[in-house]
Amino acid sequence: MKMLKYALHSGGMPRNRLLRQLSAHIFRRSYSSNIRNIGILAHIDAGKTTTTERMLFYSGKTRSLGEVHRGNTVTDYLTQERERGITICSSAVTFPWSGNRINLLDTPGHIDFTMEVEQSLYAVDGVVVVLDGTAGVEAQTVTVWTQADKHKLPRLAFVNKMDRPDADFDKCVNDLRTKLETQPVCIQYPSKNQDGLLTINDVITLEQLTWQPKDLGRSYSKTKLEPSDDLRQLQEKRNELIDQLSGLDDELADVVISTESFDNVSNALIERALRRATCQQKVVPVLLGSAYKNVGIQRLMDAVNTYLPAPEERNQIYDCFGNEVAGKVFKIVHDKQRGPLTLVRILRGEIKRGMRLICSRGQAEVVSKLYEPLADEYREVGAVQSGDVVICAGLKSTVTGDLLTSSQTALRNAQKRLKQSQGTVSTDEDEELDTDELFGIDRQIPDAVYFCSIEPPSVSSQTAMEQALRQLQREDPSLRVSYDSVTGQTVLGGMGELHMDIIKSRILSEYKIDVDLGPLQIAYKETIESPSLTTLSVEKEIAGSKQNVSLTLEVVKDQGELFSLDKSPENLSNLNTLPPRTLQVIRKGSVSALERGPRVGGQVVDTQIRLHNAIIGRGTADSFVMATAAQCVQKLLSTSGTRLLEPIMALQIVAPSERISGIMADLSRRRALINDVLPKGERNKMILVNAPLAELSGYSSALRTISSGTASMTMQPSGFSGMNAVDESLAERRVQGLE
Ligand SMILES: Nc1nc2c(ncn2[C@@H]2O[C@H](COP(=O)(O)OP(=O)(O)OP(=O)(O)O)[C@@H](O)[C@H]2O)c(=O)[nH]1
Repeated sequence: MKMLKYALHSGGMPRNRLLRQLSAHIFRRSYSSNIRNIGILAHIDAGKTTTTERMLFYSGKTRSLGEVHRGNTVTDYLTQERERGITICSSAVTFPWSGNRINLLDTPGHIDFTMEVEQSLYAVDGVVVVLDGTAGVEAQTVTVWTQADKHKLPRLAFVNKMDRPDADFDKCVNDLRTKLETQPVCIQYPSKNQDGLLTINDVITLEQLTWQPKDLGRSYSKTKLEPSDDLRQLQEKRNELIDQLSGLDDELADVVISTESFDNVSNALIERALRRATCQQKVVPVLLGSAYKNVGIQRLMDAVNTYLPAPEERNQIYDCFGNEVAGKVFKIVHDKQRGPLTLVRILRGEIKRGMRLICSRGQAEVVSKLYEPLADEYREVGAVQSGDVVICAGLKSTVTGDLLTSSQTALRNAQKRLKQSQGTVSTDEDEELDTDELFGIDRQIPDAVYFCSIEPPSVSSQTAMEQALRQLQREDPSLRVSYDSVTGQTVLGGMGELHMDIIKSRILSEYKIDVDLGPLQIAYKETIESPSLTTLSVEKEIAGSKQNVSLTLEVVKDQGELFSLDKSPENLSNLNTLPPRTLQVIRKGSVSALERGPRVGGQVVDTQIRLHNAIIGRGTADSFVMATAAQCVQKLLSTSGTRLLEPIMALQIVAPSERISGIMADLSRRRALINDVLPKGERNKMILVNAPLAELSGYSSALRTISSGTASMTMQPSGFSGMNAVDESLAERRVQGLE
């Protein structure tokens, strides 16, 4: 530090470079209490990316303002995102603000990418929810809000697009109260200056804040309001705010009671009380502005510092790791020069370059390099401490959602300590299950609900395509890749049309392979109706050697193991003679046949294969045994027949009470099962309903029409369910392309 100071006067190094080094030096030494890890969440197009772009600009991290419509934003850095103007991957950016370091994750707003949002929420301590001031709380706002609830994350709400004449701040605040059942606390109100431009009235300081359009909103002025109606109204709002908070905060309540007035409450005291109430998720401070017109962003960043928690105030569960490393992998990205990069939130300990880490599934990995996150720019660092977010290079088998630890022993010890601290005694097996859940390592990857075939442009690019798909799968565990041995095609499974389309475009832009996708189809599953047993004997001569297999297999309804042995007395002696390796081969062959059911090629589920008897001739090749086992199961399935299971979506629809009957009538035409209709706030009702995915194509626009835009909806996969014979044959015709 001393040396840098001296050099500033020495004239030896360009002054700008020196200043940059100096600030980087101070910046790097930030402590956990000076860090804010936040997620930015919203419905599609509410303005997350534009808001993030402004934050980077005002913090000095970027020198020019990126715009979504010009395709030059920092966080939407993938070519795909730039072309389509939407955020696909949640990318991390880090910037300094008023002595703190903010690590911000920009997340995708589209429903197909819910899984990505879910993963990034493990990495943050607080959330900024951006609302479109002209639309209020929208469908995906409800979804992300529910996800943030699940992770118990403190929140700020930012009402964006307040420059637009149709923006309605009060409606947005009301939506927060009624649609999200939260307690909003408005710390700002919109107003206009004499030129008709958006300004902000600050409820706590009673100032009017005015941004200067000339310097791209870099500076803003604060003016104390003159005695006027505006001031009186603002003072009333300040009193209401104190009143609201004093019901939640003892320190504030004591001051109000002892002085018998709201006037003696200092701004600092209000801020402290609001911070506590926000961190305990009792209230949500509401701010406003216009990211596009550069109004209000600095105050939003101030609010992140003031009201959202530092890392050390959260995740106490990880204290059981002591000084050992615990890090949550929340994203993997592929960089052409650096290969796969793993984004990790360090929960405990310190990650250093060259360090050996163990991922949740037991593999050891070495961190070859560490980078500070700034979307697609990388700045190398040597070590990063608990509370921060870092990009690791060199991790080869880690996947999104893994927990990285210093060693297996460290993880086991932490699990034991956690158990002890919770005062529970249990068997080892239980112990692992429970703590896995607490550490968030029991990832629930949603089943694919759509699938389509994927073909490389030529046979020679098949391997490259498979490699690209493997990499994309590590980044996005909700992408399923399988091989269909009947059609010889590679099959992609995923969450929706956009999901598949993005994969195709990424393979083209990042791996330069122009793949073809087949038509998108619903991912039906199949299941058997009743048990059935058969014996298949096959004899063949291959290259002069006699191959001879006879297998007796049974399929039974079972949701547990895929394969079992029939240990009844008449079969036991035969099964005991089979070497473990042969059993493995039979298991592999027969289980592989469950991948593709006879009816529509869907995965066969809730079905167990039971081996009764096996006679294998001397010299018979493993591959022959495997093929016979698969053939035997196929024969069983096609003779006994299967029933179809279709993907079901769980919907939550919130609408004004008078719209409910129209919505329900439409739902009943969609084979929906209404689970409940609950009151929601004073005027609204919430319908909880399960409906087949096949009936929901274009549903969000249909709902908009039926409710004249007053309803909001969330939708997520909710398992599979049986169908009646008529719907089954309709589904079969659809799969065959006849409907
Ligand atoms: N009038 C107005 N337009 C805005 C404002 N903020 C963003 N927009 C515009 O709204 C559109 C969507 O903005 P984005 O920042 O891409 O929204 P997003 O939430 O990141 O969208 P996704 O990444 O697709 O989820 C763009 O055309 C922006 O220019 C604002 O404050 N006022």
